[in-house]
Amino acid sequence: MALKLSVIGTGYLGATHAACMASLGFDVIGFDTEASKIELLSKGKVPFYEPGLEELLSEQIKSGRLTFTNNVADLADADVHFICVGTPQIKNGNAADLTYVNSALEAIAKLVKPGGLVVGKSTVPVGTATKLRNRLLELNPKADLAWNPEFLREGFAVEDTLRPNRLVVGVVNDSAEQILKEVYATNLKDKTPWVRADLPTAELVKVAANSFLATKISFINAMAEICEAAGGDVTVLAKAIGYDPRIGSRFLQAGIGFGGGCLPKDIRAFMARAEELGASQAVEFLKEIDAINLRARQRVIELVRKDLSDDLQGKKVAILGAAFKPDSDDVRDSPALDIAAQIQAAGAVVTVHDPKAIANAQKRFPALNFADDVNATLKDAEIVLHLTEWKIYQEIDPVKVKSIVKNPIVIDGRNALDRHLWQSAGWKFRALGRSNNE
Ligand SMILES: NC(=O)c1ccc[n+]([C@@H]2O[C@H](COP(=O)([O-])OP(=O)(O)OC[C@H]3O[C@@H](n4cnc5c(N)ncnc54)[C@H](O)[C@@H]3O)[C@@H](O)[C@H]2O)c1
Ligand SMILES: O=c1ccn([C@@H]2O[C@H](COP(=O)(O)OP(=O)(O)O[C@H]3O[C@H](CO)[C@@H](O)[C@H](O)[C@H]3O)[C@@H](O)[C@H]2O)c(=O)[nH]1
Repeated sequence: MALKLSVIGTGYLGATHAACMASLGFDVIGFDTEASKIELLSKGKVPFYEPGLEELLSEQIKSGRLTFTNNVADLADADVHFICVGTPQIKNGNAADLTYVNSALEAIAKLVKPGGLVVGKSTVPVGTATKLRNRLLELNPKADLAWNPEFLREGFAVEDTLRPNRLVVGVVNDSAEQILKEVYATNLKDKTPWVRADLPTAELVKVAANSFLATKISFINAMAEICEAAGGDVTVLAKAIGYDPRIGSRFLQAGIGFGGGCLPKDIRAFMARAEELGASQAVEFLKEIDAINLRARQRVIELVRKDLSDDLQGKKVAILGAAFKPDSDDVRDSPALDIAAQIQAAGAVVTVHDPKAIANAQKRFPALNFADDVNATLKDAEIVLHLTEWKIYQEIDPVKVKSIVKNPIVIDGRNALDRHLWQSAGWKFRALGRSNNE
């Protein structure tokens, strides 16, 4: 008989995991403490935007394999419980807030069947899994706990969950690994690389991967700063170094940097944990990675001041993009929205457009103006900022929109627009890491 699975925490990670596991044939029950989320999910509606997820979710609900509940007792029937709750940055520091992971464990511990397995997927500081496992064994000696970090990217969450480029399982014994092999049998058949690790290594793999990705982005953004100072072009530089397979061309897109619910908080939590471990020097470089990343936002604001005036009071600024990346409605630590808010705080009249993230952005910054139409956003703008590289922005005809704005000046914060096209249409084209001369 196929294993029964539970998913605790049905946000970006958990809802995707639940729907994908059901599509592989498992009976899955999702649980969240937020009743409104469960209500939507039960109706086959995804409370956030993730391409392809709603279709998969409603299909799986119809199949009868996928259900949702806000009563934790309903999870008692499951053999494997995936913990997918949030681990955000604490309010007054860099560390991860483990409140949700701890309370998920407390809620589930006594419900786990003898021989049942709790599997952590949330991103946690190294040492968390061992602590949770000890606590679980204290409450329920016949249960076990493993850590199986998740590497999905928003915007590709379904594809990444169904076809991950590797599976990492942190386990203490063979039986836990065996259960996970049963869960991921389809991937193993497809020859997905399988890495068995101990608990601390599994936790570290996740933060090491995100630290490396963050470092790659900040590296190219540091090169962008040098290119600006020296009159070079970072897009050409990135292309050229990317041809070296040891470097690779992915994650070398220079611009306003990384945001989202993962990279920024994960590198900070890593620094905080390393300090607790007495190993802070080893990851001190991440402080610089964070600083380079945040500096990119300031560099855009400097470009705006250069073109408009130091005093931004009353200036009309149009912003294209609010999500932290395209194909997502996630505005957690979004560089685009941070820039919008800072420019508005400096006195400008800012109007923001985004195809999917306006509702979330409005909740976060209710004082910003939002428009759900690109032309309405651009109307009478004194400068246009392209800050999230949604495909629809690359399809804008710069000739057509030139007559809508007050000044045809565009700053491409993502190096994703066709500079030649915009310049030929008579726009002043600014970008990070490229020559900003006419
Ligand atoms: N979003 C991603 O792309 C992604 C990818 C890989 C790993 N992660 C990691 O996964 C974790 C979850 O991230 P997310 O983006 O899905 O967050 P999220 O905020 O979208 O979802 C977390 C969910 O957990 C729920 N929750 C909180 N406490 C709970 C409890 N005690 N019991 C049940 N539900 C509870 C919340 O209501 C929320 O719905 C984080 O550790 C994150 O770093 C996220
Ligand atoms: O060359 C690049 C690539 C990305 N970004 C930015 O970096 C951020 C993160 O992008 P991405 O990694 O694609 O998005 P996430 O969905 O946050 O995924 C990351 O964080 C997840 C949560 O930990 C991990 O599971 C993924 O493997 C990891 O890629 C976004 O703001 C992007 O705009 C750049 O600025 N330049």
